[in-house]
Amino acid sequence: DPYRIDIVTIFPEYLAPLGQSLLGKAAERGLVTIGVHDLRQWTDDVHRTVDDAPYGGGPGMVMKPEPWGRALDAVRPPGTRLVVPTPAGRLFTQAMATAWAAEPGLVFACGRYEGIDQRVADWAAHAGPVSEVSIGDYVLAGGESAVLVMVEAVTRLLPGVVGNRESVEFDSHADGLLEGPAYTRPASWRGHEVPPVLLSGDHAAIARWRRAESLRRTATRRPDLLARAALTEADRALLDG
Ligand SMILES: COc1ccc2nc(C(=O)O)sc2c1
Repeated sequence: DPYRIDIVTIFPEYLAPLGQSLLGKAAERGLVTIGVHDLRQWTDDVHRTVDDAPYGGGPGMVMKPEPWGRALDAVRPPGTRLVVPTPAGRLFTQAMATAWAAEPGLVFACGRYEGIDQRVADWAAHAGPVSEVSIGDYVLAGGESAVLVMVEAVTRLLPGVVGNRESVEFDSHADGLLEGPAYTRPASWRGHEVPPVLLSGDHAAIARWRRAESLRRTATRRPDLLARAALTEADRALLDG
């Protein structure tokens, strides 16, 4: 069965790009099916109201629980993970993308305003796992951009979506380290040369050089990742070298 993604949002047109390019081809090839749903379809008043003032006061508006309850009743297959993008969420990681790609599908609840009434995520936990996640330490205007990011991260891991499996296996973050620099022809460009080892044909030396570059780049740009990576003795020698 194709991997099933459903997204509920008040800006369905914002998620139109999901039908294009890599995702589009994957959808055409029946690897994934994506449904985008307008939350207002489940409102029950003439003004199609989705938000209201926050209990306890404070700025902005909060998304009402009732439309979300009806939308999820209609859209979420039992047991399917509900992903709620929120700046207050756990940080979305490649490990989550990998785990979620192994499940039958996902439902995304895109918040706007100051977020969704907390009882929606609390209630939704009775019908399957709920993941409140942020894509990074910045605050967006709503969850839609985060959904585009997470859908891309997950769908490219589905079997058959990315032709060259190797490129998925050797992604940055796949082994916990950042990928090193990549080069292609010409060997000399505007006074900048490709590192000679890459033209040497010495595959052991190339592998060592690439690992050293990956470790050095991770140590420089993302020391937090380096601290968590499983380094071999050879790695430590390369780092100290
Ligand atoms: C109200 O819905 C929102 C608002 C901001 C926001 N920022 C996110 C982030 O991952 O940075 S997810 C998210 C959802």
